[in-house]
Amino acid sequence: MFNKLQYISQGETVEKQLQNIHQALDAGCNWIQMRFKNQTPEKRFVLAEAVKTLCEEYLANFIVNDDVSLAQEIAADGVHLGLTDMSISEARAILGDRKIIGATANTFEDILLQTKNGCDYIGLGPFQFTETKEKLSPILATEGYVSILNKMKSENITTPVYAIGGITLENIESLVKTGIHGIAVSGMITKSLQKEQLVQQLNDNLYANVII
Ligand SMILES: Cc1ncc(COP(=O)(O)OP(=O)(O)O)c(N)n1
Ligand SMILES: Cc1nc(C(=O)O)sc1CCOP(=O)(O)O
Ligand SMILES: [Mg+2]
Repeated sequence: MFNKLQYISQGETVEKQLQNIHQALDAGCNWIQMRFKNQTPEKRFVLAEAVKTLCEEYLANFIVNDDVSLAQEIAADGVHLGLTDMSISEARAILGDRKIIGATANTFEDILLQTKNGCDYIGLGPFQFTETKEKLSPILATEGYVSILNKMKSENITTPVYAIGGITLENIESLVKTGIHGIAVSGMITKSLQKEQLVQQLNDNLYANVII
């Protein structure tokens, strides 16, 4: 079963990214998506290699945002692809069945397409406005998640869904009730001054009703 909390990295330099990722791992995150936009391939490679080593040390999953070649080159655990990135089927043909391939969705129709093409999880968003990503799709709010998750249930689509976009601690309870599997967050963890406490609180909320 996939973890319920994903940290999506932030930082304008390799050093800042590494610092943020290291702090997230120290705080207890064990799923890292390296999101390092508008950088040279060399810098992305240097960062990816360092993140791979760190994630191995912390036994964390390491997912590369956008870049299937980089994910393959450094043998990451997987890749996350949006609606305008490489198609899920193409990525699957390159990476094979043992790698994790995540896909973005904003509507139920996106979910139908991405699951048909064989993604392993869905990042469904945005939940609300966020400054972390430009050109956001329409905001879903809690009602959007209720409607889409209900349609998934009626069509027996069981692919895990992660809510994403502007999520704060206060939103978790209502989001969990919609039937999401987990959340993917960036700013909330990057900006926190008490990351360990925050990650503990997030996991307490996300796993509140899970029977082990
Ligand atoms: C878990 C998760 N969900 C959605 C996204 C967004 O991916 P994408 O639409 O490709 O946008 P960028 O992140 O590439 O700007 C994500 N990264 N992770
Ligand atoms: C990377 C990303 N994708 C989104 C989508 O809606 O597809 S929202 C988003 C940003 C997530 O960061 P934060 O937790 O800081 O809002
Ligand atoms: Mg993308």
